[in-house]
Amino acid sequence: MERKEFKAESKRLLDLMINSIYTHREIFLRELISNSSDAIDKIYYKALTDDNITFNKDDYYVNIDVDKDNRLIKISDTGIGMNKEELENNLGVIAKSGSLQFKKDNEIKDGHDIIGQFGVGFYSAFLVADNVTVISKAFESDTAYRWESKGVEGYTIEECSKDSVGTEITLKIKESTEDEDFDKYLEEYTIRNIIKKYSDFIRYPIKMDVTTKKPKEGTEGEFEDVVQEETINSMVPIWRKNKNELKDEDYENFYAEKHYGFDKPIKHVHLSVDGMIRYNAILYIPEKTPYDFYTKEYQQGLELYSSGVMIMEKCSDLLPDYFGFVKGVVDSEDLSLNISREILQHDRQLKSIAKNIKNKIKNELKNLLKNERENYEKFYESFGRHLKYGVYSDFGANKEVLQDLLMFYSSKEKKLVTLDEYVSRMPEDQKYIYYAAGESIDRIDKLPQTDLIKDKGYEILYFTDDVDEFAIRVLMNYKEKEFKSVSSNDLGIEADDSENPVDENENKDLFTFMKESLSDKVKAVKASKRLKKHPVCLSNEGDVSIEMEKILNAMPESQGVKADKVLEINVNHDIFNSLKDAYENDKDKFKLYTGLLYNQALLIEGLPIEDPVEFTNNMCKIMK
Ligand SMILES: Nc1ncnc2c1ncn2[C@@H]1O[C@H](COP(=O)(O)OP(=O)(O)OP(=O)(O)O)[C@@H](O)[C@H]1O
Repeated sequence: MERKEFKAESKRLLDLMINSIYTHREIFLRELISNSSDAIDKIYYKALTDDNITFNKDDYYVNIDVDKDNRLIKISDTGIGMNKEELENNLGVIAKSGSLQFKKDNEIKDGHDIIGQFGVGFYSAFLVADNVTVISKAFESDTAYRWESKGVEGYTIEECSKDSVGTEITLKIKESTEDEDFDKYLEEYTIRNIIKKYSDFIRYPIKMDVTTKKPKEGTEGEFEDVVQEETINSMVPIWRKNKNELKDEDYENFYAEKHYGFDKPIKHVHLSVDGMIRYNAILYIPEKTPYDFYTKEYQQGLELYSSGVMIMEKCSDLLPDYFGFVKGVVDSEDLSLNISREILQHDRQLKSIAKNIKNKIKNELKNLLKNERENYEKFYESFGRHLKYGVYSDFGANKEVLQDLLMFYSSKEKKLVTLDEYVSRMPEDQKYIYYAAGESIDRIDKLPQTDLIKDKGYEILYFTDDVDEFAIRVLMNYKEKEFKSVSSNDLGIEADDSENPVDENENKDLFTFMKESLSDKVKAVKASKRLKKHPVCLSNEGDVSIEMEKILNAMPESQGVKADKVLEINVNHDIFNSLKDAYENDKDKFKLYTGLLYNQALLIEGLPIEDPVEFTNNMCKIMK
């Protein structure tokens, strides 16, 4: 028996390999199964050009045997096998890929199904094994060879016997240590799961003996273990199947199988792109918000496959954050993988796929909005808030993509409407898109600030999500129409006050006195042009609205931001006569009234009253 040492570089590399390239030990099986699949593919490619070879699909498969008692896992295939030279070159020289060479030698340009390219995957066997034996008989060869290695020390090669062409790799699994559990790799269940996770779409059957409990014949209530060979992998991924052959149900089953969510997806998109970068994808728009969606734990991303082998469970770079709710898979043959297949080398291809996916999702949502309104509203109920965050984040960089997907409740339509619908029915004399922010639709409905706008017959959009007003500030305008809060000081409306004209210069002293008695609680007190039925309301000057003040102050590290509030008084309301009377005859009463009106305005806005006890005492004073 010849004993050979790994070449010096190989020794270092092997050490590196075992200890640092891969982060998950379980990928050893992915690598060895991928090698077997490549070996079968090579026969397949040979058969394509050589009429003497017939490729009978049933004869080609991978077999996994687990021998728990002897701590052995055997991966055998009926692939092309290796002769002595190939065993030496491919397994004795690290970073030499026979598969890459095969592609070159055979000028296989579209041989993307061949997975191997770096010449290192095989050595990942040493992540879990302390001894690896390879028995191989090459295609068209009479002799078989056994290659054996315990790791860095080197390997031995000797002739042996093997009946059929192909390769058998036997791993002697390491003993478990305090820190690491290796025993689990001897569990049928673990092995099956690893195969499903990484190698489900390998094109050839991966067979394995599976133990199931079955009722024992001739007994009642007794069960026995029955061992049966099963094909573990699904082989043809759904995304490679013809769309016309698939029903909605198939897509829904895949969604459930992959545990993308407990809901039924609202929409799926099946893409087969054959451009500069080829890829297949299935994307899902879920119906319900995952329970952890708005938490740090939620990980967005699509499952990424390369030639049917799973590379990444959640590739976040494939989705923009604002479409982070989308689930699904992408499979591309054109990705530049890095050596561990855990990360990608160049992100150029990935970026191009991501851009394409972003546009597809956007168009799909637009179509949903246009053609399946009810479904879109269901989707919007779950993820509308997320889209609005998308508008707000990154300084509005994505507002163009998202603005047409937004919806808000309309005062007129009493349902969700889009900005486009709002703008298209704006009367000619209406300058702004009006909105009112508040806790709920009911509360906003009753806001006195909306009186004038409603009187004019203008529509108001109701903002009930925290993020709404912030997003709109970033959006600034839609189709050249600016957004305007109903609480804003200047509504851009000429009030029709012909019946009860409001002269802003009248009662100036009274308002100045009111302002002084409220000191810095308000910026100004003035006669209102917007109030119709209510005696009082707050409006605001400047950039921070009252609603924003509420939201910002509810945040954990609030800086005590304040809106510049203006107390507006309805001079045509009966109350104003009492106010005037008190101003002329009883200044203490006037101050009492001022305080009450201010607190009423706070209550209407849903703002806290600074001193509720004083407020109720003052009410009692008046009732006396
Ligand atoms: N089961 C097998 N049957 C036939 N040849 C094999 C088998 N396993 C490995 N080989 C040969 O050994 C070479 C090295 O395998 P290894 O897994 O280290 O690298 P690779 O598959 O070429 O590339 P990668 O590191 O990208 O997986 C392969 O290219 C192939 O030529």
